[in-house]
Amino acid sequence: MSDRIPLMAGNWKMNLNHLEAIAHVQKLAFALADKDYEAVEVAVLPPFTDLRSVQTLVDGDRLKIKYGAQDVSEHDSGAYTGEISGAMLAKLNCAFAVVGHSERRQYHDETDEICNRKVKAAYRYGLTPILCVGEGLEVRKAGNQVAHTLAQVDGGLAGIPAEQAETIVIAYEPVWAIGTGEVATPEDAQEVCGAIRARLAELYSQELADKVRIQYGGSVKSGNVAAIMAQPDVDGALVGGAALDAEEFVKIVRFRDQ
Ligand SMILES: O=C[C@H](O)COP(=O)(O)O
Repeated sequence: MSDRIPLMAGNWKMNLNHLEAIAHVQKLAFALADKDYEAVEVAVLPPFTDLRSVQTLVDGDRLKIKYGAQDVSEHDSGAYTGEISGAMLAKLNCAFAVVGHSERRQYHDETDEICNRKVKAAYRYGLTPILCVGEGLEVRKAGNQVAHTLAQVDGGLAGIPAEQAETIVIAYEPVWAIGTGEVATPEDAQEVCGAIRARLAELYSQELADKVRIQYGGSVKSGNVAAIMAQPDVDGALVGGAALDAEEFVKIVRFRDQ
């Protein structure tokens, strides 16, 4: 049994405005107010415009729910219209910054080099990166999912020292399973998550690899989360669509009851 605390993170993507965010987080807080969920870390990843509202709620009610951003600029400040810096996110007490989500890689041409600079930017400001990796359908059909995903891990972690890397969260999200209802089998998820952990051991040490949390993402729901979480190298889920429904997300957080 690993002593890694599972991390269940809801990536809202471009959904829920700041008023909807408040109602949503209040529902989560109410449903998770007992002690049972303390063995699971719960995070929400709202749009930037919601973060201040979420912070106010979490601080005011002393909620245990963590929150973070869906992206972070590789730059510290300056003439980068539309970008949000790590310093700004840190000021809002964000715990996490997602880096390299497949939608950023696909629609914003984010390369492994850019992701690497964003991972470094997150660490400069004390944010924990959630580095997203995973293969598309063609790569999967060709059977190259492990090599493809490990190359993204190598690229994202280039030059990151062990004392930072040991805190990273890596989210394995096969692109063909995102928002499609097509969930990877637990064995598919384990194959790649296990390979990621083995690569971390090669890059750093087994001790470090054993500390890092590796999430699975891609059509996670209350009905499939328990089987995925039963895999030895899966330490949580990065949840998209199902995280927009507070009741469903709570069931995912309580995966041990499913
Ligand atoms: O970040 C979350 C993933 O992209 C998964 O999204 P999904 O649960 O809607 O498939």
